[in-house]
Amino acid sequence: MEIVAEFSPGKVHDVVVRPLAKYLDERGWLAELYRCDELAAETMPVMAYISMTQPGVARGPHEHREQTDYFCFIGPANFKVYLWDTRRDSPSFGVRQTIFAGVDQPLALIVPPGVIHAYRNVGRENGIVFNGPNRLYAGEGKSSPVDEIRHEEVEGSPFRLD
Ligand SMILES: Cc1cn([C@H]2C[C@H](O)[C@@H](COP(=O)(O)OP(=O)(O)O[C@H]3O[C@H](C)C(=O)[C@H](O)[C@H]3O)O2)c(=O)[nH]c1=O
Repeated sequence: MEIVAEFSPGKVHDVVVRPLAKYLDERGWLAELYRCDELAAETMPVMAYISMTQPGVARGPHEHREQTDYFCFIGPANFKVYLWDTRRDSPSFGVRQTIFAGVDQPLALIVPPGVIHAYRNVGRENGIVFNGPNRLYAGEGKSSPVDEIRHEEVEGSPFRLD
């Protein structure tokens, strides 16, 4: 990873933002998360997990060497998502992007390897995040090292959440 002292605001190359349509009726709502006829084969999820994050709490910053994440923010809270591009060969090298997503703006975000990412629950209730990564966590049978670089405990880190 290339160290960048100051990031400039902008759009991170290769990060895909997909609005998620909620189909409302008397019973509640339903939303498709992904379909193999819409996603590129190389980013198709091979597993899925959900996490709950409490109000005010953040997860990350993390990055992956090979894994692409497919995050879905559907609620019941809203999240502020942070992205930093430290890929030397990227057209958006040195760019920092923030995105609000969740109950008021349901989104899927495709985050490629090497893009550092974090999110904070900025709502007042617990928030659910779905992820469908294109790699197995800890590999086949959970027998490999986890593909994750964690930046949250790094002193003086430029990856700060406001
Ligand atoms: C991701 C994952 C985790 N776990 C277990 C490992 C731990 O015992 C527990 C919590 O995992 P972790 O501490 O890695 O979770 P976070 O630090 O919140 O990281 C999450 O949020 C940030 C922003 C991300 O980008 C990560 O992809 C996502 O994992 O679940 C599993 O058993 N399977 C899994 O696929």
